[in-house]
Amino acid sequence: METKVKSACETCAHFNKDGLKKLGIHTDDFDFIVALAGNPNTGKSTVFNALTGLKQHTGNWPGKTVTRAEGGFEYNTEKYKLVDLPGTYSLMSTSEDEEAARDFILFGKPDVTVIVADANRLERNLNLVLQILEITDKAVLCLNLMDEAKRNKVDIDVRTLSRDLGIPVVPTSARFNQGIPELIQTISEIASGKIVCKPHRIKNVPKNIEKAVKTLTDQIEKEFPNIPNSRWIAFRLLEGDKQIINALRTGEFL
Ligand SMILES: Nc1nc2c(ncn2[C@@H]2O[C@H](COP(=O)(O)OP(=O)(O)OP(=O)(O)O)[C@@H](O)[C@H]2O)c(=O)[nH]1
Ligand SMILES: [Mg+2]
Repeated sequence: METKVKSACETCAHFNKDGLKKLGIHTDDFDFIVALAGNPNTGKSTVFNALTGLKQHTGNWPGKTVTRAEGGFEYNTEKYKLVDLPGTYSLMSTSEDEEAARDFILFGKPDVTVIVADANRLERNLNLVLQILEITDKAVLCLNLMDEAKRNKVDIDVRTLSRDLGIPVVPTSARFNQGIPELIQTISEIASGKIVCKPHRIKNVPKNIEKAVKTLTDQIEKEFPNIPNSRWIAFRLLEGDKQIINALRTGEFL
């Protein structure tokens, strides 16, 4: 008799395989919004396709996803709307793509942000990871292209990385669907509040700046009680960020 060898995901203790339905373009009545962000060419659209069953354009050159794509999946009866953002190296809003990604993470108020990073270029990717963690505290790092990392003998201490960043880190090889069940489970646990992230934030801010930031933060929160990250916005106001000033004026944050 033939014995079927179970894949890692089938034996995974937490993932409920029968609880997953790929919803394609159907994103009506969603319970949670999930953003997919990351550097160009890290496999965001591959992750998007694995979760939604769609066929977003993927390929081996950067800048393929130019506008955001949306799709859905259902997991354990909750519906998730997934938004595939263009790849960017930073969120400084110096290009249209960066602005689109930043605006969505900030104004789209995703319940979970999945940051897809290339495990072979972790150091370079961390720049964007840390910028995203300044804006949102509900995030998971999807450490993708692990198959290539293994081939290149790149060894990453996932537990230490997760502890230092203050968010869950899930190693994946999205092209081969490896780690995707764990990623889905982690997304659902962040969305439901079962996992609480404590992301790494810039410390050692000079006293006088800290004081100004505190004053501004209090004022912002008084004016906009449900604002996503008042401290980050306070920093942008001190820098004179025109886009953020304008967003506060027009009430785009509400
Ligand atoms: N070996 C390997 N290749 C992968 C993996 N994930 C994605 N790829 C490949 O990497 C290339 C880029 O993937 P995409 O999903 O298009 O990347 P993206 O981040 O959406 O790219 P942009 O939209 O251009 O920013 C494609 O050729 C994928 O097939 C993986 O886990 N392992
Ligand atoms: Mg893409």
